[in-house]
Amino acid sequence: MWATVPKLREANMTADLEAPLPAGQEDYAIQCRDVCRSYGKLKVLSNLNLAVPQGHIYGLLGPSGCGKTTLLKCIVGTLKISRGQITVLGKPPAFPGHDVPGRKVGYMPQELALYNEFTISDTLTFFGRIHGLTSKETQARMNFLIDFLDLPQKHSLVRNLSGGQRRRVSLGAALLQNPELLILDEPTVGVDPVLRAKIWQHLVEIVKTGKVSVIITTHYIEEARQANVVGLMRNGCLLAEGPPEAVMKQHSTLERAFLQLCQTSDQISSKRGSSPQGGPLENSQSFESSRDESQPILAVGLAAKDEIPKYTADWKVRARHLLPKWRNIAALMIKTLVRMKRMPFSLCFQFLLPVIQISLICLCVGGDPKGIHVAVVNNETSPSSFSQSLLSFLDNSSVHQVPLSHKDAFEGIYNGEYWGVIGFGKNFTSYLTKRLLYRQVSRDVVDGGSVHVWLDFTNRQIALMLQKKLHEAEYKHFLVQFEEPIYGSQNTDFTTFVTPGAVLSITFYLAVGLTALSFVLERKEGLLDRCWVAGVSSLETMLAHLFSQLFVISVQIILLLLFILLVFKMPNEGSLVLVIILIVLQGVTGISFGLVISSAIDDEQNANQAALGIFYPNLILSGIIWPVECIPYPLRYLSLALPQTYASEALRCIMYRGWGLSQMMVWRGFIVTLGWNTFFLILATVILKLRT
Ligand SMILES: Nc1ncnc2c1ncn2[C@@H]1O[C@H](COP(=O)(O)OP(=O)(O)OP(=O)(O)O)[C@@H](O)[C@H]1O
Repeated sequence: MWATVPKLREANMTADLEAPLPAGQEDYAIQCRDVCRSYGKLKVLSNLNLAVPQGHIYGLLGPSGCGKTTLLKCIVGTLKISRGQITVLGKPPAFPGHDVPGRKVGYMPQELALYNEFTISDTLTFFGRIHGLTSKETQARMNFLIDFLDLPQKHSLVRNLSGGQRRRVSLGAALLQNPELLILDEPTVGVDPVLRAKIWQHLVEIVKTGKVSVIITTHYIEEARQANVVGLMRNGCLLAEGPPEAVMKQHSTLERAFLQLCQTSDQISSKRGSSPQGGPLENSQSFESSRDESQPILAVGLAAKDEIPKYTADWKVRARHLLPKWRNIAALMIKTLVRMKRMPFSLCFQFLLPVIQISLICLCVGGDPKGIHVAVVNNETSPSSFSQSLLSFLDNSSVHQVPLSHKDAFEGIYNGEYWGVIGFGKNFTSYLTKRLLYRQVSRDVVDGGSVHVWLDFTNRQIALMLQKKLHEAEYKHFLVQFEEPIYGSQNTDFTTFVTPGAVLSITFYLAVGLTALSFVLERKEGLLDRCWVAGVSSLETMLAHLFSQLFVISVQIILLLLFILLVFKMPNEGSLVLVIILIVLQGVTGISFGLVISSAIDDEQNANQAALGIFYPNLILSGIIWPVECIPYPLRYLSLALPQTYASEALRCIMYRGWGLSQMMVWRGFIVTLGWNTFFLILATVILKLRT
């Protein structure tokens, strides 16, 4: 059997060239030379050679998992090859100045790769914009495709379509711009036989001009008879390549031919595996043992083995290639806005969430505790006594005084009914007067002329508040006069300290939340790759996300400021413009950080974990809820380097001290924010570029 293979190849090469096959380099739409690609240790493509002649349909057939999709992804350039060379329409994919990826190629990935919130019309309009079609051209193509692919009304939402209908929309998007090269990964799965025949008929029609080439994978082997060339693939190698009639020559169907070739390939492998080096088998089976794996067992006329030249581009073309196209950015931004419009509840939630968060912080964090029950044991009875006068200065809204006997007061505090006991001896007024009049008094006089306070310190904030209120009453009573503070007000509570940092933190984290999943989901659904093949660069994707999320955070920031300044009456002594700029910059930093997560992580769960995982450490270390001065060294250095530490301080300085950019504590916050911003954006673009 084995000895017949070369004969078979020879015979076929000479006799079976029914389809005229090209010979020159430029006559191939796609050429793959010794292409290798692995996923980790799994070698998926090994020394694969394949040539798609210009103006032909190439049917790529093979069992599930043999590497067809991987090969197509390498051809469109979304996967990098580990070794070998690929040219598509004359140049390597993604070569500077080349239109692949771009308008010249129509790619239908195996995943549906459609935006569920889009209508059919939105989908085609979006890809039309990216390809630079006028709205008239898009409309004309849309009408044709809807009719040709038997699609429902163009205003039907993709998420409401059946699986087969979605697949046809996806095919429509690939056909939209009349590309020179169509790369279709299983376009006919789930499509009824009548429409399947229609699609093939259309492909046959468009290649007749000689200007369009198609490479198509399918599981329906027999439908590939309509292709001009078929390639039978197995385990990352091409078993046969040639016109279907030639491949079928010895077998009645393509399926049988394929089965036979698989058996032949298996026998070669097993013989090679069992034959020891230099053994008798090796000598008797010299052809099979030395068979070049990169060559198909059966190759009929497609010996495009000529070397692929090295390509170069001058720096101007390279520079132009790197510059973002506003057309693509606009298309992506419109896409995001349309998606937002289709999810109004989600959008409202995004707008209201920061307001809800800051309102809760202003209402519940940092204020003085109210209505704290304190037992008062006053052994003085005279209404004109100092003890009565001092108690009258105590802030009644915070401290609720309960007059009790000594025994009941201590029973109450031990039972948790009171937060403190305030006690006055029966000679408090006279002893206190003595203390004020005489320099030297006995210990008993000092003791009897003092207010005795026992506190429950299990809640430090309440205990500190009670201490503070008692001191205030004491100061008011005993001549100490606190003048208006230099900065801030005497009634400044902890909320005032927390709010600026909280505003920055909320803006930052909501922006992270908005963007952390954006690429993850789009990558998973194949949308990122699809847009990339349509000609959208990583930088454009990044900028479009940034700009459209800027719209969302702008609304969030306006609402936040309205609430903190007008509803919660936080003071702002400085420039409102500086306040807004700093908050917006923090939002942009959040978006950029979200983009880093999104481009580096493939899976929603991990992306969520990364976003949530840094939330608390960053909040705690940034001096937002507690002063940075409490953080021990060397952790303090880390704290100072974080994006919100200096920024929160700067915002407090602007709002409460009325400082401007000339003060170091203010400009430092801006510089750190801008630095993180730039770093995250560059990092995200680089990661995204490396991964697509
Ligand atoms: N991202 C990935 N990471 C690791 N392995 C992968 C990845 N994608 C594909 N593979 C593996 O590579 C091999 C080839 O996959 P590929 O999708 O190219 O096959 P295929 O021929 O297109 O299969 P099908 O016809 O079922 O779509 C499979 O074993 C698959 O498990």
